[in-house]
Parts: sequence; C-alpha cells; structure tokens
Amino acid sequence: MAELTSARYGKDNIRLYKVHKDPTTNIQTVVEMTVCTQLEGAIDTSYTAADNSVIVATDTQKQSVYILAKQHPIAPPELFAALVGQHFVDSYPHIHAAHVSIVQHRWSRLLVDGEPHPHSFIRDGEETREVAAVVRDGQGASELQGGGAKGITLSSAIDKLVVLKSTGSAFHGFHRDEYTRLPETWDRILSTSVRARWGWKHFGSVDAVRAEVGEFDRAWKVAREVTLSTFATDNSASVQNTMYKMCEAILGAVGGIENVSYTLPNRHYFEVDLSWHKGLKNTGGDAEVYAPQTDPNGLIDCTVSRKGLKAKAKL
Ligand SMILES: O=c1[nH]c(=O)c2[nH]c(=O)[nH]c2[nH]1
Repeated sequence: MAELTSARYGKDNIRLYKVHKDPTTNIQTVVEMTVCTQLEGAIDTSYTAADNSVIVATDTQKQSVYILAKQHPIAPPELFAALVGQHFVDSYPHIHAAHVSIVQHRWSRLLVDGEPHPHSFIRDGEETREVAAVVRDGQGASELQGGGAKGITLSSAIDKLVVLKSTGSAFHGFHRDEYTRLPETWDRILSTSVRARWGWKHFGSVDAVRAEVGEFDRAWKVAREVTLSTFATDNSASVQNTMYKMCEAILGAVGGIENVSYTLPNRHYFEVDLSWHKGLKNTGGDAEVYAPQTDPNGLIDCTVSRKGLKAKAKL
C-alpha cells in the first residue's frame, strides 16, 4: 500500500523588479529579486484523487506575488517574504503553511564623476542577499498538511561573495599519517565564495516582523562587514577558525539572531614549479605565478548558536 508522506507545490523562479521614484528628488531606487512560493495544507487529494479543487494554481501564486509587490514595499526582503507567506495562509483556509524564498540580486548605484547617479545601477558581482520564510497558521492536522507552531520562521543569507587574500593565512599542525601529502604552510593564498546564513528568533505575526524592520538591513550589513573585515584582518590559522570568529562576531552584534552558519569552499591556488626552465625560482618564498584550481575544493561548514538556545530547544 502506498501513502503520500510529503507534499508541497508552488511557483519557482518568479522574477520581480520594482522601482521607487521619489518625485521630490527625482532619485529612483530599484530592487530585483527571484521568488519561490510553495504551499502545504489539505492538498493530499490533488495528488491521490485528482481533486484539483484544492489547488491554488501556481499561476495564481505568481500573480499574488506581483499584486502584493505593487501594494507593499518589497524591501527588506524578510518583511516581503513574511507578508507573501501570510497572504497565502490567510486567504485559503485549507492552506496551513507557506514557504517563501527570495534571492535579491545586486544593483548598486553607479557613481558618475564620484557622484551617485539618480537612476543608473551596476551589477557589481554575482553576490546575492537571500531570505527563506515559513509562515504557518498552526491549523495543519499533520506534518503532511503543513502542521507546526503558528507564526513565522525567517532566515537570511549572503551568497556568492567571492574573496581572496594573497597572504595572512596559514595551515599547519594538522593531523598527519601515511595518507598525508599536504605540506604545512605558514603563508598561503586563501580564497572562497562565502555563503553566510543567520536564523532569526521565531516571530508570532507579520506585525512582529514589521516591528523589527530596521534590524534586517542592519543584520545584513553587519554580516557582510564582519565577513569581509574578519577575512581580511584575521591571521588565519584555518578556514574553520576564521569562520567561527565571523559567527561569534555576528551573534554578538545582532540580538535577534539565534544562530549563524557559514559554508566556505576552500578554492585552492597551487604553486607551479618552473625550475625546469632555466632554473626559474617560483616556489616557497619565490612563488609569484600560481595555478588556480577549479576542483576538487575543500568544503567547510559550521553553525554557531547562541549559548543555551540549543539546550532550551530540546526541553
Ligand atoms: O583551512 C583549511 N582547513 C582544512 O581542513 C584544510 N584541509 C586542507 O587540505 N587544507 C585546509 N585548509
């Protein structure tokens, strides 16, 4: 006998752009994002009995996102994601959970002759700002039907922030055995594409999210600045230790955050021995020309939680 044990559906890759035009200054501000919505609830029969009456069409979900974007600010993305999710659980009694994720793309204001331009922007890197929201009405009869505590779970992230330092990074003292070939180093190149994610305390309602609206942009700025300054200034003993310092600093600076996670690929740069050519010196202290590696790469993750929270969550 077969049984439906998990079901969720919606629209992915909803591309959305919104402009704000200030008539007094003629300054325009733009936001571009890609949204994904997925709904859970009493939708089992659409899968098991071809009952389409319970389906809020994925096209309807897309149209709803456009309409809500017209009616409300779409920045910060945390508030917009909460608002979109709340709309779905409020509008449809049989929908008990809405998952909304947003990837905000980078449009930085152009500087022309050193002055910020009123309506021109540059995509200065593929870095994104991301949000994942889950809004529950607390009515789901089971996990399959979107059951769970009423309210809003939010997490925010920075992704694809690519950085490199040409010195100030070491890696020595690591475990050695008969499988170890890597030499110890006191001076190496360190490069990574940062994914940093931070989880917020649980919010009871959209109003509770709105009450802290300034914190979302501040947390994003803090996370970005901590990531960049720690990366640059830490005399890194390892990727592991440097990322832990980043997590600690962000938790210390933003009270509403319960945990911080990093995912850091270690993008290796290999020395090239050129001594075969007329005795050219290009290793150790003489290394200048390196071969950047695409794969394989180290992949180093961690999550750091505020002390006591994990223990409390288990009670
Ligand atoms: O910072 C590092 N951490 C590791 O775990 C590791 N492993 C490795 O080969 N190089 C590095 N570098």
